[in-house]
Amino acid sequence: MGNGQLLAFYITVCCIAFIISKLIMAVLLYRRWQRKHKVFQDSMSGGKMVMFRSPTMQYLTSDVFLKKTMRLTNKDIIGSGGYGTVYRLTINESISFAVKRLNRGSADRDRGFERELEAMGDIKHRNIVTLHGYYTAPQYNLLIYDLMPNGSLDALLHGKSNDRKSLDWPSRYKIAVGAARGISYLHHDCIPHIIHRDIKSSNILLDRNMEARISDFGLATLMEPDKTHVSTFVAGTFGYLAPEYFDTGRATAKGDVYSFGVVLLELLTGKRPMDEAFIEEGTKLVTWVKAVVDLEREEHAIDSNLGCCPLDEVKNVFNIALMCLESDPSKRPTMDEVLKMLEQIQSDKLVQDS
Ligand SMILES: Nc1ncnc2c1ncn2[C@@H]1O[C@H](COP(=O)(O)OP(=O)(O)OP(=O)(O)O)[C@@H](O)[C@H]1O
Repeated sequence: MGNGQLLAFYITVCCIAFIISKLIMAVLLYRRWQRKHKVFQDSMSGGKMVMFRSPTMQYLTSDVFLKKTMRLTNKDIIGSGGYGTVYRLTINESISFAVKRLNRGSADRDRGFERELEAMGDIKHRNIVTLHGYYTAPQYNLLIYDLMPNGSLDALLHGKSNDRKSLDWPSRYKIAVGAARGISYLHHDCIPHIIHRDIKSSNILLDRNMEARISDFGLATLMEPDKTHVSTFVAGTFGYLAPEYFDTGRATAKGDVYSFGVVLLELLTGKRPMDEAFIEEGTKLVTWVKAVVDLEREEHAIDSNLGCCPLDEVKNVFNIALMCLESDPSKRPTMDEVLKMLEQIQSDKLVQDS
């Protein structure tokens, strides 16, 4: 064999080895994906259901799940928001889910949409609502979440009288810390880092132990909100949006910190950020609280439903909220600094009590 032929032989062998190694990698990746997901293709509706494997889902088959999902009716509705309607899906006495039906169809959705959902399904944290799977069909999409039996913080603080619960100080403090931990996880521990873009009290849900769980993360980037959703500007909700957002339209982690500051004020004052009384007086919750704290009159701003509470702890939380609400984003703390400051309040208390 001449030198030229030998070279051609080696090149051919290398090319074949390269192609085979790529094929093996593709098969392994596909096997790994299959281990993580159960997929069910429904020929009737033309849709595809993907369920992420988890301890909760392991005893459920996707066809049973799909049948139950298809039978959801108006009486199963829990509520609705800018992205769609949320239903309660009861599998049996002990297992229920929240199914969010997204308003717009999937005709304009591609693999990018599914990849985003799969990334959302990988996020497991005790302060984040778990996404268990999704269903995508030409007419609509469904997202399957953990059902949060105690509803949203918004409903607990400001809802109709039967939804409202009087939350004492320890419960409010625990919700603040839990929500801060969830957001901090999205900002600092997820790779790539995630900006929520719509932190507000209705996106903080409460599990059976009244532990806060952040919901709707990723939705703002996943889809444009429904045009009929009056509270939404580009992404986010009036009353919670950081001032710089109106100039730049750019969502940032510091924008989430600002929105979290507004949630802290809701917990402290029991008032909505766009309370009608404020609008009548041409002010808003943030401006009003800043004025009250400047005058060192925090006790006048505290929610009257809070009852007896430790004033030093409450004042500390007011101060943390105001740091989050700095107009200059660079002066706001990061979310893990906010979490540390909130946790410090509890540590100081334990030291005092011992
Ligand atoms: N996983 C869940 N468990 C229990 N209730 C939920 C769950 N997800 C949403 N809900 C409830 O369903 C209702 C609608 O929620 P949704 O997230 O669609 O809208 P929203 O947060 O109120 O508004 P927006 O769409 O502007 O974020 C809310 O009352 C919320 O408390």
